[in-house]
Amino acid sequence: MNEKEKIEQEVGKKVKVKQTPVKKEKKEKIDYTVVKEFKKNLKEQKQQTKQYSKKILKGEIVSTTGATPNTDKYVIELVNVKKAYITGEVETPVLKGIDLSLEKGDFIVILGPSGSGKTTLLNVISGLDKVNSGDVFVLGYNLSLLKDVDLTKFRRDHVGFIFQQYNLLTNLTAKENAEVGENLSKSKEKDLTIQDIFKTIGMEEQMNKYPHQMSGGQQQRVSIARALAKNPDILFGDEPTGALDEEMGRKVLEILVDVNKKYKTTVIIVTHNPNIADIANTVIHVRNGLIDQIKRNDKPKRPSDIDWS
Ligand SMILES: Nc1ncnc2c1ncn2[C@@H]1O[C@H](COP(=O)(O)OP(=O)(O)OP(=O)(O)O)[C@@H](O)[C@H]1O
Repeated sequence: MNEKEKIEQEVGKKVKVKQTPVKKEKKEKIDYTVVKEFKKNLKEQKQQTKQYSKKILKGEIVSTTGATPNTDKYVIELVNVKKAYITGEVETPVLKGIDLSLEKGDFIVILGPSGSGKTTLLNVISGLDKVNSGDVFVLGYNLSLLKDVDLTKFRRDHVGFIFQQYNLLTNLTAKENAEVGENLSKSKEKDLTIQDIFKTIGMEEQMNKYPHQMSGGQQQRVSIARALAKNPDILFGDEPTGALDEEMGRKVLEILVDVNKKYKTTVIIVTHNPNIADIANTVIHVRNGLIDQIKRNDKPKRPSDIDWS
């Protein structure tokens, strides 16, 4: 029963209610030009991708900004990199024009507040995600103009990943899990042996164990073994110690430092823990979608010497 009917019941007769006109709410103005520009850029990028993707994968340097990468010195070079997400007609910028050069063989830590864009940056430089504009040169390949299928080839041949969750196959042993990485690698001649790798991660005795028979730290070490079996040029980690206790976390970091030193693999990790930055020789601070600060550290600490909490 509505208000009018309630009153009619109370007074016992029909009543007239004056209708007050309902004011229409003003609609929020949407800036369609921003979204239009965004979509136009994407269209151009798509056309260039079609034209250049194969050439880039064959080693041709293609730039959209006019910049030429210095591949002797740098493993990664970003030039005016922008990435945004579009929801409906609203654009949320996440990377807002990043310029960045990372040296070959460095141990790099990316720090920054929650939501600042660390994971997005890592995904972009590792070929897991694409930017909207700017150049992302990794080992000279401009990832911003690679087709999805060519990005997959790039990842398979050049980069290894370690995630917070170890993502091991439960029905395979530690050795077999590592071999999944090895089988994906094209250039067999530069492979290490699985035995070498298990020696590096300190798990030669556990090669035949299944994931459920291993601790979290051991599983994470196997995921490092799998990444190393590709003999990647760059090893990426998104919070690789995030699910581990202090002891296991330090152990995993020790291995990453050893891999960086022994195989000269560039290691790049994202972390919330600022103490972990002490083991890096380059520390990048991301803030609000931009690089706030880059610090060089000439005397990195061993993982056993850093504070943890
Ligand atoms: N697929 C998506 N769609 C829309 N917005 C997204 C998407 N992915 C990320 N974002 C937004 O982009 C911003 C940056 O996210 P990102 O995960 O890169 O931050 P982060 O620094 O790694 O954060 P955290 O430390 O909390 O993991 C956040 O505001 C997030 O909400």
